[in-house]
Amino acid sequence: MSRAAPHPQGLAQGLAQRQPGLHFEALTLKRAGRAVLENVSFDLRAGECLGLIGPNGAGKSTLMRAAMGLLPTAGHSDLARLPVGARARHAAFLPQGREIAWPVAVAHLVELGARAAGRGPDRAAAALARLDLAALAARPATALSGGEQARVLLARALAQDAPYLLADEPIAGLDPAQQIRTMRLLSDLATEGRGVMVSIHDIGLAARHCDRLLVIAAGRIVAEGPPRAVLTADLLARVFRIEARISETPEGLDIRPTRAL
Ligand SMILES: Nc1ncnc2c1ncn2[C@@H]1O[C@H](COP(=O)(O)OP(=O)(O)OP(=O)(O)O)[C@@H](O)[C@H]1O
Repeated sequence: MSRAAPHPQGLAQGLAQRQPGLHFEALTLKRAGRAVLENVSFDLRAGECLGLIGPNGAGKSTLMRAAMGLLPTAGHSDLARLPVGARARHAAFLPQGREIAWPVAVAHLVELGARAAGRGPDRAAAALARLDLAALAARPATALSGGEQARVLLARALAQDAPYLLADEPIAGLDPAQQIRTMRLLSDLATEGRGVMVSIHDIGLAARHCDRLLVIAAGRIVAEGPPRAVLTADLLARVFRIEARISETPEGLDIRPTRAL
């Protein structure tokens, strides 16, 4: 997909060291005697926004944690083999859980992301500005709404200024405008050269903002490719158990679930 390629100041620094892609091979994990990931292989390329979609319990969060090296997993992950400090410089991770336990100022919380990756406070300031959070910077993070907290945690991940970002359901709990803004931001980060992997339940937004989709069901990758190739009526019925209206709009591919099967 071709896009304009602006390089905003601050966050664009550090891209000089970016890698061409990350490789994950045969990731396999059993939990409670049951395989929750089976032989999952994929690449996350620099410059792409890769959407991870699949029904509840399919293994999206498990796959992201396994890819980050946060779960003991058989197989190979380019990230898991890195020491923790180097991993934080290489890839940022936004977990699905959104709990903020300490009443620290938003600016301080976001700065912790920069520090974890050995970056300066300028990266935290750039991340706050990019997520339009400057007005909340002095507020205690625990005194924000759920949606505001979600954006703060995404800002903390961005402050790592890492060439790769793995974000687990970053738009959960956001209002429609913030969902669109967040997906556009992730897609812009890819345009700037980062590799972004995002798990998401809104198939329409995934179709419009992701370059490539990975579809997971029962711990296995069942489809992979550009949204138009992957999101067929057959796949939506087989994997998601839905009927959907699929149409081309000026904004791109539109997928509207109409009926649960
Ligand atoms: N600690 C655990 N012990 C045993 N099974 C687990 C554990 N955590 C998750 N699972 C199981 O692993 C499977 C994958 O879970 P995962 O959270 O990765 O799914 P998901 O695709 O992210 O789902 P959702 O869309 O609901 O967030 C599910 O069947 C879940 O019940």
